[in-house]
Amino acid sequence: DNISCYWLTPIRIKRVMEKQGVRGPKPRFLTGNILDMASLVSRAVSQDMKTINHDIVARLLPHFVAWSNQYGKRFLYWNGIEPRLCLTDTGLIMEFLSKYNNISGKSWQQQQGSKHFIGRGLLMANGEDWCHQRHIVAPAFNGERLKSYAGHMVECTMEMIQSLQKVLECGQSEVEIGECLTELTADIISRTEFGTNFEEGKQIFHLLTKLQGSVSQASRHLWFPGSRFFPSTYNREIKCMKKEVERLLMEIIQSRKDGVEMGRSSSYGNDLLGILLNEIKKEGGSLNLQQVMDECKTFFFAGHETTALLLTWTIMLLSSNPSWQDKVRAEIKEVFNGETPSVDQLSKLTLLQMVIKESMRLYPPATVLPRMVFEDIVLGDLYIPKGLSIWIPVLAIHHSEELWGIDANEFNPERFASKSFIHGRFIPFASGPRNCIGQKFAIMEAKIILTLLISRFSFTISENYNHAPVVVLTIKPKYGVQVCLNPLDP
Ligand code: HEM
Repeated sequence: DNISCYWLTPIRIKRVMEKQGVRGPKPRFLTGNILDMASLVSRAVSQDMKTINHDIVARLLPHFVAWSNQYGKRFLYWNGIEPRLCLTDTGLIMEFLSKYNNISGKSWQQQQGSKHFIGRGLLMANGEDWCHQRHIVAPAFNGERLKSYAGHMVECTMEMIQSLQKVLECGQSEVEIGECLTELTADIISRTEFGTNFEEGKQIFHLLTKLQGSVSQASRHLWFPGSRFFPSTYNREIKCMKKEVERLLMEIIQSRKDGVEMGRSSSYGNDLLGILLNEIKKEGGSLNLQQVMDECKTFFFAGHETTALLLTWTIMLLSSNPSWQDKVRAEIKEVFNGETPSVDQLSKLTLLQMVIKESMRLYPPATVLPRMVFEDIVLGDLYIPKGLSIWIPVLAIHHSEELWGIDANEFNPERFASKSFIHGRFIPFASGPRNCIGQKFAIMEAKIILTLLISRFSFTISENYNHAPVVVLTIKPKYGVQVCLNPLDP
């Protein structure tokens, strides 16, 4: 069966796609097009950008640009032994994401890459398993629950603002805001997930961030069959860190369980972990502790870096577009007039909402979406055999002149003012039943943090800022974002 997994099926898939006119770069044995991709990317990002401009598709997805120029908008390439069909047709993408969710999902390679990191939590689960988990987790991200997290968001942001004010008082005026925001969103998710256990949570997440680094180093070799069995230093280190993360998580979970079982408390708590434990109990299911731990890790991973990057790029954009910064500040003043932002009023911040959307359009934290198809399907005029992954280049769609007009690479939040809407051209949170479950959480968090920051400081981009976006899973500023802060009277 191994032979068919590594060779026969791919040949069949290639032939089936060629018959439909879908071509692509010639794959090499086992490595597919990975080496071509790596060399195109490393050449494209070898230099920083000379000015702050947002024309970044050729820099970040040079393989997409090269192959779509040569083979057309739909092309087939090989991520090692995994064949991927690039699709940019928004109609087909929306059909795929809305209809075929139960027979598509994360590929074996993706799951293997995150096995020691976030495991089979919601983000990496497939089929029934995914459906069950999504059902259990959903209540934690709805309506009133969501609002109850706002307090943590305000509290953590105020602490960060105080430490920024201290830095300014010491005479320093420039900060690397990306690092501050990453710490802030980690703090917020830690408090939301673990409530009173948040200090322990932070310790766990610190380890998990280190683990992510090692896993991403090791997974560079994952396309090579059998690599996961190599007893490399990485693999040893990874197993060791994973054990420690899970030991710490188990301590928190066990203390919650003990609390309920010994009658000290009537529920597992109101934080994300508590909601998860309560839902599982309500369902009458016995606790699968590995799943609970995987879910805790998944929320942290999926929820903190993405939001931090959204905020970092938004601050970069506002710092280099002072007129929009002033407009947003005036709107915030009008809505809140120096008061602590309340959740119900956030929807009145229409300019801020437009800016956030424009920031996610230009710098979507998740640049590409790969989804493997587990059964043969027909998508529009395409017959797609099982075992093929659909690869959606979100970044390229967000920058497409065809979809957005000739100013596609410009920062122009105004474009989100009108309700006119091309279905499927804006997909920072994916779409359909398997979209981002945390998107309302993320937007609420972003609005609260930006409201507090923008009303207390004015930002200008520092001359030390070097514009150099790079993709390491998500789009990051290579050297951070250096901004000069000026305190304002709130
Ligand atoms: C700006 C911030 C965020 C962005 C851009 C973002 C984007 C995405 C995208 C594109 C997906 C689909 C990934 C795929 O299927 O390949 C996703 C899934 C997910 N996100 Fe987010 N996300 C953000 C914030 C959050 C937050 C704050 C949380 C939780 C607190 C979260 C939790 C999740 C989870 C659990 C999934 C998996 C859902 C499923 O497969 O059913 N995300 N996110």
